[in-house]
Amino acid sequence: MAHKLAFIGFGVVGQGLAEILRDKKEELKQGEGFQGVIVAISDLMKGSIYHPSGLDIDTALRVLKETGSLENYPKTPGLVTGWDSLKTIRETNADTIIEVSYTDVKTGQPAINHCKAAFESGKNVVMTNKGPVALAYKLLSEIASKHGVYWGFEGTVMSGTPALRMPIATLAGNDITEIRGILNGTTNYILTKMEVEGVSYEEALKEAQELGFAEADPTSDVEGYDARYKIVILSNYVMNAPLTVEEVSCKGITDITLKDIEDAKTEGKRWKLLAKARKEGDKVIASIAPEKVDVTDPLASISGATNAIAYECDLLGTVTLSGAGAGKVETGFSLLIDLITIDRERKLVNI
Ligand SMILES: NC(=O)C1=CN([C@@H]2O[C@H](COP(=O)(O)OP(=O)(O)OC[C@H]3O[C@@H](n4cnc5c(N)ncnc54)[C@H](OP(=O)(O)O)[C@@H]3O)[C@@H](O)[C@H]2O)C=CC1
Ligand SMILES: N[C@@H](CC=O)C(=O)O
Repeated sequence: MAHKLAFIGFGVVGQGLAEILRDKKEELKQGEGFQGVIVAISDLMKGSIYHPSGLDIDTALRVLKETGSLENYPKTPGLVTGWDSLKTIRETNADTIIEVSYTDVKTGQPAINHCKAAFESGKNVVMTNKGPVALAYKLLSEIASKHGVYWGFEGTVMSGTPALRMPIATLAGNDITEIRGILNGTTNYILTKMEVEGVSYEEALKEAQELGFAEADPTSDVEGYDARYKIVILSNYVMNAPLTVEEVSCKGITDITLKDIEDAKTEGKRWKLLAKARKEGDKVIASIAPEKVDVTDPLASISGATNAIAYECDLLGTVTLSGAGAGKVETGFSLLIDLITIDRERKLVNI
């Protein structure tokens, strides 16, 4: 059965998923029995289109590229334009909302309201937007569960690298007492470029933006706010330990100079923006801060937009996972694996 999708936001990540659905259409159908049909796209500036029978992905991407507006999509009978995000969520025939709008690091809005509206309309949500998961995990999980719908957010931490699904699925039974990781691709890219190529901070940040790694407002990356959201998500979801954003001390990389990086090199060390969370009794102590790590530390060898995370488990010891932390296709994939999971669960229920 076709899985009908509506996109809220259609920037780097949204277009990344759309391209995957176009390019892997046959492979996904043959291999997984997965058939994703985009029925709607609603974006703040790029416009909004809806067709209950489905939109042609290639045409939508081409029209957007050539004209800058989705609303120049060919006028076919049944095509609706101009619906805002909430109307798209509530009134389209989508099964699942793909929430890939802007992450607001203060309020998590309007994405929190997008999730509520979707769940209350009986629609699943898959998202890479970190705000709702970091700020309203408990409330939104309860609403989703009450309405019997699925909420997937694998891409909120380490893009498509299974930093959330892997521990939940395969480390179950362990108590995860500590997490330590590099959780922001943009800052790791900047620090690597500064160290390896002697590129200035500004130039390296510009490159990270051009490559689609950075947040719409890169202050979130360089000041550590993005990594702070991610450690809160990990604490609540993976460590099952309540933690709020306000409880995490946070310092970014904006003070680190090329000289600091050179000095660290002479000491056999490397600057990394580390995210840490440690259980202490029934509390979690968490921080985001740049640290000089020894070159022998496994996290020291993680370069560019790659991320890594070490889970300290009571039964298994340290388990370390590394992989993409950002990027168009990599994050698009995180949404695809959530969509595939919905379909697999649907099939199990129907057995
Ligand atoms: N890029 C990456 O590697 C990763 C990104 N993420 C997260 O995924 C999300 C998307 O990222 P990315 O695609 O890179 O960001 P972009 O800025 O490229 O895209 C976001 C899109 O959302 C649109 N938008 C903003 N607010 C609304 C709204 N209220 N309703 C509808 N559309 C809206 C923007 O519109 P417009 O610009 O037209 O005004 C923009 O087109 C973000 O939350 C980000 O934190 C997570 C993991 C990795
Ligand atoms: N801006 C973020 C994108 C992924 O969450 C990063 O650089 O890691």
